[in-house]
Amino acid sequence: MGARKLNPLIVALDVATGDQALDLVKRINAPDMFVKVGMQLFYAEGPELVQKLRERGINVFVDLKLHDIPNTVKGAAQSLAKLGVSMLTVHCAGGRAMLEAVQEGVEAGSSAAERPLIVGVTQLTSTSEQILNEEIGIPGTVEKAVLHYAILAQSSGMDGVVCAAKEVPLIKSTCGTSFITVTPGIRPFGCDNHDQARVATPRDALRIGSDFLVVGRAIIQAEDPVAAYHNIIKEMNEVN
Ligand SMILES: O=c1ccn([C@@H]2O[C@H](COP(=O)(O)O)[C@@H](O)[C@H]2O)c(=O)[nH]1
Repeated sequence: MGARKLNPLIVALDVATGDQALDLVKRINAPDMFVKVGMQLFYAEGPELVQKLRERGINVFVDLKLHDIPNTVKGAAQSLAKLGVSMLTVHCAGGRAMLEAVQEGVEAGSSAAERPLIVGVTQLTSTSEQILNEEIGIPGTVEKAVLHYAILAQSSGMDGVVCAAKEVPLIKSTCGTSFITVTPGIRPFGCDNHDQARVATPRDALRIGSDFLVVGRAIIQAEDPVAAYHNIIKEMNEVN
């Protein structure tokens, strides 16, 4: 991607309709807002909603976690890149050929200046060590599995990975500080963890080097989403 500076706080618009999403964005009304459109909203509203957000000057991360044969993800990535999104996700579990195909698709769908960042999902932040070992069938620690995928993602041309905040230091020390880390599972102090297994506060995530913090329910389901957004920004600004 070009030199576009992106807000390190990404708001996950996990709502059912485009109207709800646009209303939230209008209420928060931050100058450099960066939002994530995930499966719920994209499958309901499609590319038109991404276009509407872009027309309002909002940077969009489309989080569809691509995972299919290389030819299919190449086409999907090309379609998403054409929408002018700033970031998109692919599952590292698909392997090198699939990751490289995403890169080819993105390059075919966007100019070098507008190229979206491609980030590989390592292990979902809802995955605990027990789930990893007993259900997914990967032995060892979550950190080891995450690092394995981070190294694969980097050597396959990805710009960074999605991981939990506590894995950021290990990834940065192995892959270098410019390798981007996008961290969901962010919970301001006192918030419910919901289905997330590997969580961190905004302060801790930023302190240990996370580049982008993804926050959904702690903002969008808050009694006052505008105040919740600004409280997190304030907490982040207090970190050096
Ligand atoms: O490992 C992952 C990858 C993506 N996500 C997404 O981030 C948000 C988190 O929402 P919260 O409400 O703040 O828990 C959500 O859209 C997920 O799809 C993730 O949580 N973990």
